[in-house]
Amino acid sequence: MVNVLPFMGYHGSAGREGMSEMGLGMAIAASMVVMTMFQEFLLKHLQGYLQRLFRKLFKTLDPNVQIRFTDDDSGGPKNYEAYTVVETYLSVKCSDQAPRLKANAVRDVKNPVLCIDVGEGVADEFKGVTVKWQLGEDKEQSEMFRGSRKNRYYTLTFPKRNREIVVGEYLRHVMEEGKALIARNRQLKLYSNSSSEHGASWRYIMDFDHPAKFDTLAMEKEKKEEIIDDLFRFSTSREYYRKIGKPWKRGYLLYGPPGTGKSTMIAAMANLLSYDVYDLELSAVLSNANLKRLINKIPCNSILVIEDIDCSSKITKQREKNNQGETEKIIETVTLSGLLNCIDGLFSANDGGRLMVFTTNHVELLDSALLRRGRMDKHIEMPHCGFEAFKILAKNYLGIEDHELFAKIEGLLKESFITPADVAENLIARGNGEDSGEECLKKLIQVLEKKEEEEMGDVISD
Ligand SMILES: Nc1ncnc2c1ncn2[C@@H]1O[C@H](COP(=O)(O)OP(=O)(O)OP(=O)(O)O)[C@@H](O)[C@H]1O
Ligand SMILES: [Mg+2]
Repeated sequence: MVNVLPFMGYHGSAGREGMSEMGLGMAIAASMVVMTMFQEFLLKHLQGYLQRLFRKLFKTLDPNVQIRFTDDDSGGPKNYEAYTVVETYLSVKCSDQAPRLKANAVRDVKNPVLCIDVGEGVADEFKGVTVKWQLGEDKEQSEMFRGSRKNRYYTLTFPKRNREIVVGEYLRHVMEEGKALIARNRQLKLYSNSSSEHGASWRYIMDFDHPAKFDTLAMEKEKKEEIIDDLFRFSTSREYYRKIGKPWKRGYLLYGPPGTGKSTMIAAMANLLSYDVYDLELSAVLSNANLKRLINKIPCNSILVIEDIDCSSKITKQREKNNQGETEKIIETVTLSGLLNCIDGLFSANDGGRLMVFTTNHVELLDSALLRRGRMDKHIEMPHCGFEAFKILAKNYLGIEDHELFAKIEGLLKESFITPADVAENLIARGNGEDSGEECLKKLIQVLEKKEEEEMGDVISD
């Protein structure tokens, strides 16, 4: 204490002054910090406020509206779906506009879809309104996804005054066109129940790449056009079926001798409509319950195929036997009534069409209940090869559209029965470079003459 006081006394007045200076300094420093903080706070908030104000102002002044379609599926699969549909729709528009194009693979679509590059745009016109699409990419990406592809989005820009038509009609048009393009370009698939346990479920068999087309199908032109028309009308009749309150389905019966093109026609139908094929092996199905389950599992935009229905004795005429008083055998098997009931109560969802195609070599053996309209809307006879059908085959296989031997072949085809398969077989075996087209035709004439003789012989011996 003794030492301390003089020390304090010695520094007494100067210390007080120093302290007040220090206090002042501290106060100034503190107020400066507060001021800076306040400034920063003010600036930040003012800046934010001003930004918002400007954005608002700009928005009201901006004559355009923008809509964004992003491929970020974290917002749900629908987002991604809409993005894909837009991309597919734009692929047609951009192919002749954009300087740089990229090919994108889209799930379940056979060919890659062309699209513009990031930062580029493409214009579109609809009912006099011009809109602009631009492909953008997110700048930032979360840590978790760093390294992976950044999210992309298409921005649609259009004048505010056209809001109603663009948001309504135009976007509906984009979605419909894009979906139709995806459907047309789909990789078709073939399913069957034959390899599943008790034939009770559908199994993917393979991608359906059958080359058959209506163009190359040998049959009369008028008949072919009628079928194509019918199929197109059916596949675009969503509203009609909705209006009449009926399931969107149509049944075809193809009948004719083996080798007349029934299976080929089914493949041509699938390719025309871009429908998947569900090949039902009836003999593998062990119960009506299983049959019902199978039929109810067939998705929209598919063809249910039941080939050779006459070969299943369970189906043929069974109902007629019952009507005549015979008791139906309770066996674990599929009955005709089971099949008919299934088909009648079938396919409640109407978001796509379902075609059913039955084939038979013996239409005369089929129960009339199965044949009646509504169950089989269209009966198509696949006949022996006529002259018109032959001309299509000659063009397909030999590249010959007219020839002096055609007249002779026309006469012979009237006299003898030969299937398109047999004609094709004769043309393909020799049309592969070994023989000239004319030689092929001559050999076909020989085959036809031989057939004619045989058929004459059969008639005489009968
Ligand atoms: N109308 C046709 N047009 C073009 N090619 C045909 C036609 N008919 C038959 N063919 C040819 O013959 C082959 C056999 O035809 P397809 O299998 O379609 O006959 P099918 O009527 O289904 O016979 P099956 O009754 O035996 O099942 C086909 O691969 C095809 O090359
Ligand atoms: Mg067949």
